[in-house]
Amino acid sequence: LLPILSYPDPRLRTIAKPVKEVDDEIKTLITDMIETMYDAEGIGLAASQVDQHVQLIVMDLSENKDSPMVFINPKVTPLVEEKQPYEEGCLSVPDVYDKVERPNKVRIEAIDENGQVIDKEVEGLLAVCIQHEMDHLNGVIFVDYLSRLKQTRARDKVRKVLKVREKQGER
Ligand SMILES: O=C(O)C[C@@H](Cc1ccccc1)[C@H](O)SCc1ccccc1
Ligand SMILES: [Zn+2]
Repeated sequence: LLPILSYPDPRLRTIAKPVKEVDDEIKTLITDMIETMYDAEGIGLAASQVDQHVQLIVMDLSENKDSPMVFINPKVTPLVEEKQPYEEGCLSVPDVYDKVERPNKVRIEAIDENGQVIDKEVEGLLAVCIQHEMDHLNGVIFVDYLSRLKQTRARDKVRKVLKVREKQGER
């Protein structure tokens, strides 16, 4: 399992670099990120969150948690002007949930773990999640869209959750 950075860790603000070659190191990182995502009960995870600053996202929106998706060097283009609110959470900001408005339909261009081109239009939760993960690769966290007051509350909440986890000796 890989340790997940917690807000407001400045490393989460690092801009991820493109992946040059899908070599064994990247393939190992992909496997480790998928395992870490499942363990943390997330439906998405960006490499930035595990302090690996490359343009790599893993996601799994399936019921049985058995169909992970891998996006390398992803590019996301909104397909609609109108934005919709969605109650977002983040593995790097545990126990904080709040509404964020995003375009509900986007085009994803990327390559997968086999170097195959991905070019598809998605909407709904998949569109929300890929935009949330893309933000991570650009050093943006969903709390950045909230008010200053909510950002302060989020910082306090994360501090408390991390203390409890330390006591439980979790992970
Ligand atoms: O990037 C992350 O931290 C994982 C995020 C992905 C996500 C954020 C907002 C909306 C959808 C997905 C979440 O922690 S995964 C937990 C979760 C699961 C179902 C719905 C919302 C959040
Ligand atoms: Zn997140």
